[in-house]
Amino acid sequence: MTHTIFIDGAAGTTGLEIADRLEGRGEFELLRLDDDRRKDAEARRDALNEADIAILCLPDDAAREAVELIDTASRTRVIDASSAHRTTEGWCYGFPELVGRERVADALRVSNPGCYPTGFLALVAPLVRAGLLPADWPYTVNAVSGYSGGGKALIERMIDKPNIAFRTYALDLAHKHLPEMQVHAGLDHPVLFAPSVVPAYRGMIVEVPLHLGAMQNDPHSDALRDALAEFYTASAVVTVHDDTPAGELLLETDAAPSDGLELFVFGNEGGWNARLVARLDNLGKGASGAAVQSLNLMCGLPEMTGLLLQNA
Ligand SMILES: NC(=O)C1=CN([C@@H]2O[C@H](COP(=O)(O)OP(=O)(O)OC[C@H]3O[C@@H](n4cnc5c(N)ncnc54)[C@H](OP(=O)(O)O)[C@@H]3O)[C@@H](O)[C@H]2O)C=CC1
Ligand SMILES: CC(=O)N[C@@H](CCC(=O)OP(=O)(O)O)C(=O)O
Repeated sequence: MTHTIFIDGAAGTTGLEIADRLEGRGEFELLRLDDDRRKDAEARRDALNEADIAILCLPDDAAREAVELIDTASRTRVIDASSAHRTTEGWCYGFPELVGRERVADALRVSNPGCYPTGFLALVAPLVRAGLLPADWPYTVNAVSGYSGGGKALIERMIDKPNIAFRTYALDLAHKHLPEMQVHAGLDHPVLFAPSVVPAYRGMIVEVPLHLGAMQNDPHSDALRDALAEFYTASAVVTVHDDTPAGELLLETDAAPSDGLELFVFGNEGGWNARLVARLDNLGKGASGAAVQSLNLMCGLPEMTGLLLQNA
């Protein structure tokens, strides 16, 4: 069976990577719009309604508009890579490891997780669920991203200004990922989020530093690592490292695209201070890889097909 796919926003950073991952897969037929029609609402409406699955790789407003262009009677299912529907009722959060594969497989509307939330939630959500971390803790998230995370506009800016060595932002402390992180981790409060950009095209590190000794249940860092390893034991996408890299963790500017997600728990000698760290590709499990994983599930195909994983 062939599934008809329309990528709305196919000329953008995320859309192009999804198309690359679908290239040569006989299970899919891609509907394409010529460059002069790709923003034409009527052409998009036709493609959106003709597709079995529409993948939205658009700014939030355009993603909302795309959903409105789909007729209510249409059988088109949607994967939205934008942040427009990540906490919207009726939408499935497309993080199969956290919400369950069956829910994604059966969903009509899937919202792809944000890149930073993917790292944060992978680390914190299972531990809060297990009662090892408190839901009412004031969590802080420090993160650094490659500049492709900001799409075409930031890519252009970072290439035009090669003197930018580090860019911190979201200084109003109101980043659009806050609701998503809070809701899907089941937290009582929004996190304090400090994102930044470095002059690498892709890749990111998301870190949650924790004073474990100040928590009422006083969890040991080893217990957190063990719980994460157990939680992701069956996952081909998520790796929980039990070895500590020699004193440092790197993002490399020439790292190959990857749809994997690596998790680390670093603890001090007494285990009462910890740094939970996720390393991922913002365009892999942070965007395009996650969309393809959900697409596979929604089409009843093996979940890992077409993903950029060493063993896939
Ligand atoms: N980059 C990343 O790492 C991640 C991105 N995302 C999300 O994915 C979505 C896409 O991001 P990204 O690919 O980076 O962004 P880009 O800016 O690279 O691409 C967006 C594309 O959408 C097109 N577009 C804009 N408005 C319309 C419209 N009304 N109709 C049709 N096409 C339109 C743009 O056209 P034009 O080429 O003319 O500008 C562009 O090609 C965003 O919501 C982003 O937040 C999520 C996770 C990670
Ligand atoms: C470096 C950079 O600018 N990153 C983007 C997030 C990229 C991403 O995750 O996209 P969504 O917002 O759709 O989730 C930002 O901080 O807004």
